[in-house]
Amino acid sequence: MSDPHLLLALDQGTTSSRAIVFNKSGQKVAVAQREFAQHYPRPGWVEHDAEEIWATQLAVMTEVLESPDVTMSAVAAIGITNQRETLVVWDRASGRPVAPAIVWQDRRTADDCARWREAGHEEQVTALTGLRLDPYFTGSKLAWLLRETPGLRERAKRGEVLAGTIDTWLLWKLTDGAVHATDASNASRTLLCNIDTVAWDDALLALMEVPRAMLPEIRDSAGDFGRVADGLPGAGLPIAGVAGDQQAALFGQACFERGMAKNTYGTGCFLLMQTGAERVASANNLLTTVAWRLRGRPAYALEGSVFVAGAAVQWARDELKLVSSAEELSELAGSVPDAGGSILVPAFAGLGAPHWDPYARGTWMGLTRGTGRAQLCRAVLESIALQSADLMQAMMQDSGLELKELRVDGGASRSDVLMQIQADLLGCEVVRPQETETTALGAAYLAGLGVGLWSDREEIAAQWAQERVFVREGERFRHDALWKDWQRAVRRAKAWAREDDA
Ligand SMILES: Nc1ncnc2c1ncn2[C@@H]1O[C@H](COP(=O)(O)OP(=O)(O)O)[C@@H](O)[C@H]1O
Ligand SMILES: O=P(O)(O)OC[C@H](O)CO
Repeated sequence: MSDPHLLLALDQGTTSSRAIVFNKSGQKVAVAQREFAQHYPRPGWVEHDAEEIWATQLAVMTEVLESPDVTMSAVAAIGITNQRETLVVWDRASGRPVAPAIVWQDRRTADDCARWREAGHEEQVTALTGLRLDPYFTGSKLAWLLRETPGLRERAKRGEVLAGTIDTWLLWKLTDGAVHATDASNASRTLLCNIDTVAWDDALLALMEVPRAMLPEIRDSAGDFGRVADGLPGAGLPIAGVAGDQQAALFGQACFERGMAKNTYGTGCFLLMQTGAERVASANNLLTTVAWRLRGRPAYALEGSVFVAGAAVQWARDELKLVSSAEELSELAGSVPDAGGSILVPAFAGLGAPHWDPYARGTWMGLTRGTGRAQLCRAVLESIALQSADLMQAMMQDSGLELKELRVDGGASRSDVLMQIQADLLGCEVVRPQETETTALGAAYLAGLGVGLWSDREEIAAQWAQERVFVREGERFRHDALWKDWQRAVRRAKAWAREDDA
């Protein structure tokens, strides 16, 4: 029998849990996916059932391990990648969550963040974390839960309840409580982690009133995360790689050189540029984040996060019933040269980078009697590309680097029309790789490095291959005019949820 040469990636996303088995050449051998419920108990709140996340993740893992193309003995290791920032708090003894998971999109802590800002904490928090005082990040969610749940803080101090992001929750369940850990990339999204030392920071814990005893140990992104517990599918397999999904995608896109960037078009859009061992403090409202930490050495990235991207396509399909599929939306959008002057700002969950306004709300400007379905569909795709263009502009200003190429991935990167709009706006090459499941691939690569299946990153970089390159078409001034109109529309969407009618 040959040596173990397969890697199992567990990709726990915002809307679905996936398991993908890759071979040593980075090709998919087996795939399984399950969607799970999204809960919106109040305006601006978004919750998941952590037990359902675990159940769906376990189900897809079981499914791929039972696939005819996979034998357990051929699997070398497991890599975990996950929706980031989402908070789970659970009881150590029973392993049951004490509350619904508070999802990264949840805005319930907007007022808490505003209060901290008004009390003058923003500058210190940004300096320590590379992030901002925004409800997006785990820390404010944990502070909220500790405050709102009677007795929880005391139990946390006694080590009876534990906290974690989704990677930590899955690790706990997979190892049956043997491992309470996270990796450096996930930790860097919590608002509790010092970005330079990559350790929990006392000043931040004090500000958010979070007991240290409930937090996981921070480990390298590739290495020992324990083994799958007896009685579970894959029992005994080593878990050897962990990274937040956007950092995993940066790794899966082989962005190993300083200045290389990728944009993932999923529910949201996440543009990350690798900046090497040095972290670049943003002057343009981007985030600094840990890309990964290998052998104790962190690599950093600049990140721009857009909260609603592919989700706008789903909204147009499911709520507006404009189309019956994302593919149809893309086709209709491609049937017209422009959106007829209409601009959608999909600020359904506020605006992320570089605008950072939790009180912004969606708006559709410039509608006329002549605006038809195709134009509306085009405006949906343009809104995704325009938000990404804002990020890209901020990133080039921050880094001082001129981007020649943007590597793309994620569900919506399958739309040729969207990719063309993106290339038109940016003027750089937009390059789609053959393998667009780069998040899962990145987790598999990290796990493979963790168990020594690949000796170095050069071997991995050699596997990356492009499928299609999009370059700017049409006159630049038209694209620039669209971008200018977008800025005007964004200004009008801002602060909507805070203003009264007077
Ligand atoms: N052909 C397409 N054109 C435009 N958007 C698409 C297309 N296919 C998928 N999408 C969008 O991509 C998103 C799914 O991408 P995925 O990477 O699976 O997201 P996530 O990991 O955030 O759940 C959905 O929001 C969907 O609307
Ligand atoms: O689940 P995704 O792919 O939408 O990614 C979510 C991000 O990690 C949130 O920061």
